[in-house]
Amino acid sequence: SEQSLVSARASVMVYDDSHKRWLPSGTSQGISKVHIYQHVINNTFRVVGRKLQDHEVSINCAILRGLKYNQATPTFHQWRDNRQVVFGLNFSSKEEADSFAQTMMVVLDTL
Ligand SMILES: CC[C@@H]1C=C[C@H]2CCN(C(=O)[C@@H]3CC[C@H]4C=C[C@]5(CCCN5C(=O)[C@H](Cc5ccccc5Cl)NC(C)=O)C(=O)N43)[C@@H]2C(=O)N1CC(=O)O
Repeated sequence: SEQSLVSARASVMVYDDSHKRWLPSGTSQGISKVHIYQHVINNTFRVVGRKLQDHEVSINCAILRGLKYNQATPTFHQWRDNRQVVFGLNFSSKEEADSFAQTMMVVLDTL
């Protein structure tokens, strides 16, 4: 019922507002495979990432209308979820960052 529109390798980070620093999402550091999934029935979208090493879910975040996707650097992109949690994706390559961002922008345009 869900199809992957794009996948990319990235270190998934969450911003710790109280200490003003980025933390790795989940229980350990490490690269995740991050997808944008489209739920074809109800036409919703979300970002899902799983650590390459142990498949722990590192991100599971709805993509909602009005999301501001910030490409802070060619390989570090970030956004706030609807509870104001700030996610950062530290991509393994510029190419993967570009293809992820391109799909994100198309998805945001359709919402
Ligand atoms: C993984 C290490 C990491 C790698 C890359 C660099 C890139 C820049 N960077 C940052 O954290 C930048 C520097 C200033 C700081 C201040 C605040 C932050 C943190 C919280 C959000 N934010 C916003 O600037 C938001 C973004 C946004 C705009 C528009 C829509 C949505 C959003 Cl989320 N601006 C608003 C106006 O909301 C922030 O990203 N910040 C990262 C960084 O230094 N490091 C190294 C380290 O930390 O050692």
